[in-house]
Order: sequence, then C-alpha cells, then structure tokens
Amino acid sequence: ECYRGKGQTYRGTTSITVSGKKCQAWSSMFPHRHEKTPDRFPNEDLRDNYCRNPDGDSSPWCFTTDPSMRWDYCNLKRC
Ligand SMILES: O=S(=O)(Nc1cnn(C2CCNCC2)c1)c1cc(Cl)ccc1F
Repeated sequence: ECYRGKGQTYRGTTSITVSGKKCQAWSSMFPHRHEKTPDRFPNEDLRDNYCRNPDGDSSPWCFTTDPSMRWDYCNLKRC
C-alpha cells in the first residue's frame, strides 16, 4: 500500500516504521506518553497502532514501542 501527498488521508494498516520498529497503539501511553489520542483527534482514525499523519508531517508515522525511539516515519511508499 502507499500514501498520497503527505498521507494525511492514509487509512491503511501498516504498523511498522522505517527502522523496523513496531508502532505503539495511539490509545496507549506506554512506553510513550503523548497527546495524539483517538479521543482528542476523532477525525484522524487513530486506530490500533496503524501508521497515520495526524499532525501534518511529511508522511505517516507512529510512536514506537521502543522506549529509546519516541516516534518514526512508517515503512510506506508515496503513491
Ligand atoms: O504527543 S505529541 O504529539 N508527541 C510528539 C513528539 N514529537 N512528535 C512528532 C511526531 C511526528 N511529527 C512531528 C512531531 C509528536 C506532542 C505534540 C506537541 Cl505539539 C507537544 C508535545 C507533545 F508530546
């Protein structure tokens, strides 16, 4: 699957970052406490641990389950 533009409308199920790390669920605060929760951003489909771009970054990203890496871009191609 691929993302269009900056991936702000990406709604796929990739959950692995470019560094091969697993994404942390958006509803979880472990290991990274954060502000990008499904409740605060209901229109961003912050479901499970799927890659999304809720803050208008250059491509879809996620918080990672590695305590030493807060977030990373996802392993997705631009369409
Ligand atoms: O919860 S967060 O979204 N965490 C966070 C830290 N860095 N990022 C990057 C994610 C990818 N895009 C650039 C910011 C997100 C967050 C956002 C803001 Cl504005 C301030 C504090 C904070 F904790």
